[in-house]
Amino acid sequence: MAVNKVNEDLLRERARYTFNIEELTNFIDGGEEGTRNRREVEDMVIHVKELHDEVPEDYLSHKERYENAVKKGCILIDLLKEHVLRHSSFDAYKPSNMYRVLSMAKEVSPVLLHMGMFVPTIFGQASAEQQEEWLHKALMLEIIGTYAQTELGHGTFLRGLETTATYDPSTEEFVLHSPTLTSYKWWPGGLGQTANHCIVVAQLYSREKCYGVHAFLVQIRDSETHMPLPGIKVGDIGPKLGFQTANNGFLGFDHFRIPRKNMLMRNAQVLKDGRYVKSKSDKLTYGTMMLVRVMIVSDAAYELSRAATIAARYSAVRRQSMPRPGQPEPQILDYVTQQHKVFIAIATSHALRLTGGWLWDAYSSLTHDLDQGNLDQLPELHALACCLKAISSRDSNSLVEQCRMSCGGHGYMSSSNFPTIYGATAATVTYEGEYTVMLLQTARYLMKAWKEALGGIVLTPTVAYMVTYNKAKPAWVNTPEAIIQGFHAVAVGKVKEAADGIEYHQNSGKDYEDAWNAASVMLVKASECYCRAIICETFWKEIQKHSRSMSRNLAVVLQQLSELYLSYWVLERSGDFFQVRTVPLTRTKFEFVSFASPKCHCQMCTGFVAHITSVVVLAVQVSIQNLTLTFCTRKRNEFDIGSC
Ligand SMILES: CC(C)(COP(=O)(O)OP(=O)(O)OC[C@H]1O[C@@H](n2cnc3c(N)ncnc32)[C@H](O)[C@@H]1OP(=O)(O)O)[C@@H](O)C(=O)NCCC(=O)NCCSC(=O)CCCCCCCCCCCCCCC(=O)O
Ligand SMILES: Cc1cc2nc3c(=O)[nH]c(=O)nc-3n(C[C@H](O)[C@H](O)[C@H](O)COP(=O)(O)OP(=O)(O)OC[C@H]3O[C@@H](n4cnc5c(N)ncnc54)[C@H](O)[C@@H]3O)c2cc1C
Repeated sequence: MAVNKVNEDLLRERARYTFNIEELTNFIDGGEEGTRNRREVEDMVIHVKELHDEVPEDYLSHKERYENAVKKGCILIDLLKEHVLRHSSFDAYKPSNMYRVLSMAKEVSPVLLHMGMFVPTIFGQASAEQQEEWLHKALMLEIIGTYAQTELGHGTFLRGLETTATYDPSTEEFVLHSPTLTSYKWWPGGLGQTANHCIVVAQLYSREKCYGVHAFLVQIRDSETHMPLPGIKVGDIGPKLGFQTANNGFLGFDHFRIPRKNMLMRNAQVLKDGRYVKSKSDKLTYGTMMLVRVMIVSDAAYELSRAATIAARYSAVRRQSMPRPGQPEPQILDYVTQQHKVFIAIATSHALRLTGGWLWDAYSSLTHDLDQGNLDQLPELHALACCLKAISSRDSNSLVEQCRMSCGGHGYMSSSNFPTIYGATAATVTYEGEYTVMLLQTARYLMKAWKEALGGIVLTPTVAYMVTYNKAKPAWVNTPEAIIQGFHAVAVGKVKEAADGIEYHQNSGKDYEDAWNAASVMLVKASECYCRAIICETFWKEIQKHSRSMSRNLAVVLQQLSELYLSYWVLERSGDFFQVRTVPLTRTKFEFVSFASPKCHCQMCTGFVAHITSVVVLAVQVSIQNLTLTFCTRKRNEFDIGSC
């Protein structure tokens, strides 16, 4: 049988790298132990022949695809359990580990929601006694759950959910009911045929009063027969753009009774006599969503890294056209347009992975604070989780599509894996908080921060620069930090523009809600710019931090990727950089003087070694009173290391 020979072009490209691949691998895995763990799990999985498809899944029926996905899910979970039981160090619920195992099967697993939301909800919202009863069963998959919140009529507006949970003190039970068709739960993954339990989010009623949405753990199928229990209507919602094996389903209740103890009572409680005990914040019920939004940033990075790898490899082996008559067809990697498509995908996968790690640390610190009863960081983390989930998933999905297009017709084949990756990333833009809605949530936070900044109040870390622009002028020099400060200036400009927009509409007679709606496009833009500034700054700072402990060759390449990312987004947002003209922020004025002459020697340019990129970075001269900050123009020359 012909041995698969590695393509010579690919071998040649791989022989040219200038840094230690294992060192980069460890960096991506979060250290040598992370790489060891990952490889051990991958080695466990890669040799299981049942995980490899004889027939392309697209040729299977929906039932066969589902059964195939269930089979693979069971195999992977058994391997995961075996690994967890063998290695206490392998934290199965650290997002990358749990998700990495499940995503080793090409299809989305029908137990994704069990691992991704059902278990985390028990961790985050069940009382100690309830964890005692349910957590181990869930971790060992003795019960299989999902997270049933979205209804036919409401996905975004949670306070509008219609499913009711009415407390009956005479029997110490909650009666779950779906009063309307629009109240039917719709979308929960695994609900179609897989889950026998779920977290149900419903309006809690006790003593004739509604206390808003709360979470309940509900068994919906018989543990022996797997048939729906009496009073339960459940099934599959049908074909979708992707996620065909996620087994998304619908669920309706007909006066279905559950014990009082099945209300998740870590935060709020209903006592036996029906008295309601309020939690520190009614938003703690939304806690699982914040966790998954934080995880999605890492997920976006992971899926994009897969697509970028496919596109980079294809660009090395595909030869096409003949710019010079009689010469061999060049690798498409040598076309600058191809580099412009693929290299930003590589840079963005690193930017989102490092930002996802930074956000995960912030979330871990918040959960520690919450355990101590300290909710101070909750508003900022909610705002961060919302905008970073929105922007990371949108960037990932659009760059996955860009990678697919960079592979021509072969990118359109199912065997390229782009369709599966695209279907998965397209879902993340909508689920766990729809893109626009999430950015508007962050905008709420930014409008408050802006008011405080104008009053000179010290702000939380990610918006502190808004006050800075009201106080001492930044000492700017020509460095990537200058671009980051430029993004801060753009964010401040957009936040101010949106705030002025609301004020303008109010002054013209609109009430706040209508003024907010009229200014909402600007509010979304302000959140996008605030978020872009965070990703740019975090990427750059994380690279600087890690560079100190890595070899110089690797540090140089990662620094160039972060500079590429900064430059790419200056170019993409050059209009915003121009638009930040005179912003009457007391003493500091931003004013674009003119296009700089194409000559400058800033560190940005001389630092660029074009073997990973040749990007035109617009010449923009920004003067902040006595400071002149110059961005640079790079000629579109391959391998030009000189100044521009
Ligand atoms: C937030 C809402 C849009 C609005 O909620 P409300 O109407 O209740 O609030 P208001 O807008 O009025 O605001 C009031 C107030 O509350 C604050 N607030 C709101 N939410 C929160 C929160 N979560 N935390 C803290 N504070 C909050 C808000 O800021 C206001 O404060 P101020 O008054 O001070 O301004 C809400 O309705 C909402 O959230 N809607 C969206 C609904 C949603 O997200 N649904 C999701 C359903 S579940 C789902 O979709 C599942 C999808 C599948 C998931 C798969 C999981 C797999 C995991 C994969 C991860 C893998 C990772 C590993 C990758 C790797 O590393 O390899
Ligand atoms: C693949 C997939 C898996 C899912 N899995 C689950 C699951 O397991 N469990 C679960 O509970 N849910 C799940 N969902 C549902 C998901 O959480 C919702 O679809 C999502 O929250 C969006 O809500 P919606 O569908 O009602 O859209 P809508 O909120 O109706 O959005 C439609 C449009 O209205 C706009 N809009 C809505 N509100 C506002 C506003 N206030 N201001 C401005 N514009 C607004 C939105 O921007 C959007 O453009 C899943 C969805 C998908 C696609």
